[in-house]
Amino acid sequence: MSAADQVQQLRQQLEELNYHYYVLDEPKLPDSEYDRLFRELQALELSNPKLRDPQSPTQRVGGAALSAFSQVEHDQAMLSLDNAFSEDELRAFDKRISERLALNEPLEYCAEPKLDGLAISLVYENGMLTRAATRGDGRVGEDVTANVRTIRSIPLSLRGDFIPQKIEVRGEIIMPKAGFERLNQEALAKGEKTFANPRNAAAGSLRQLDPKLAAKRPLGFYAYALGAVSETLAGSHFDNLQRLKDFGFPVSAELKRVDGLKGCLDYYQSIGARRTDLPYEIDGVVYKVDSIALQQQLGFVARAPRWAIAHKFPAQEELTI
Ligand SMILES: Cc1c[n+]2nc(N)[nH]c2nc1OC(C)C
Repeated sequence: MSAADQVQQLRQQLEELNYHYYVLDEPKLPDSEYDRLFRELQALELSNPKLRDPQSPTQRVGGAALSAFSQVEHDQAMLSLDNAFSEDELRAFDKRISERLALNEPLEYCAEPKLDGLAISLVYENGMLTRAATRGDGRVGEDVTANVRTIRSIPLSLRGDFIPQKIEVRGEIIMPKAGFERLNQEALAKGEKTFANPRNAAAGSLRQLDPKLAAKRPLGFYAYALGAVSETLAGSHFDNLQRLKDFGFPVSAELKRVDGLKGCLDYYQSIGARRTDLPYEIDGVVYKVDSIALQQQLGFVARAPRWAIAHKFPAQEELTI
């Protein structure tokens, strides 16, 4: 087999291993085997420079440190979510939109945990990651592509054969609790500053101007919405997220279709009961009207969609380090 074929086969094998590890949560091989294949690909690319490719898994950690982040304008504004702090406020939300839609049966919602990280917009053109931007003020954010490329749970290129020409994916960059603890222990041991919580640690990691430093931080990602896309994928939010999963994006395993206000409240209780056992911090759950057609009928108010709401948990007592 030629070096070019070997390189191609190793790249596909590593991407498939990433997909099984981060998206299906079913590792196919032990990490040591992944690392061995990764080093084999690195060696082959070093001895065959003409085979170098920016899309290769070995090229995730880019070049030199930036002097500053450039600003980018989002194709679609990244809005925030309205909040409900009580069952009554949630009931009012459900009643308001059911009346607006003049429905006489319970609305179907898609529910998921609200991850406590930082929102990110990922743009893929011809299946390749071309830009990653923070939310910023909702209209203009910072270009953090070099740092985002170092996050192995974010695909450098989309999987599968039916790939839209252009697609924007939105989600949350998080630092899992275990990674956060480890990072703070290391900082303490080195007499460096510790982070107050995983959200700050994730934000601080993405603000590193040197991608080599960001690459050392234990960051994860979960997709939660489809942004601008060059073709319609599915008619429901739940099915859109399944398509994102097929493209290679991690989606929360807790994603669930629920029926009406009762379904939302049962979901809220069940996630609330397991909150401390989840591997990442959450500050509530999010319910979205599952039908895209109904979402479009409801539209947005000034700063947030009418068709979605975050149901927050009471703030956890501050962790003392
Ligand atoms: C701002 C936001 C934040 N979150 N978090 C989740 N889990 N879903 C979700 N959706 C959001 O906005 C959609 C309504 C697009």
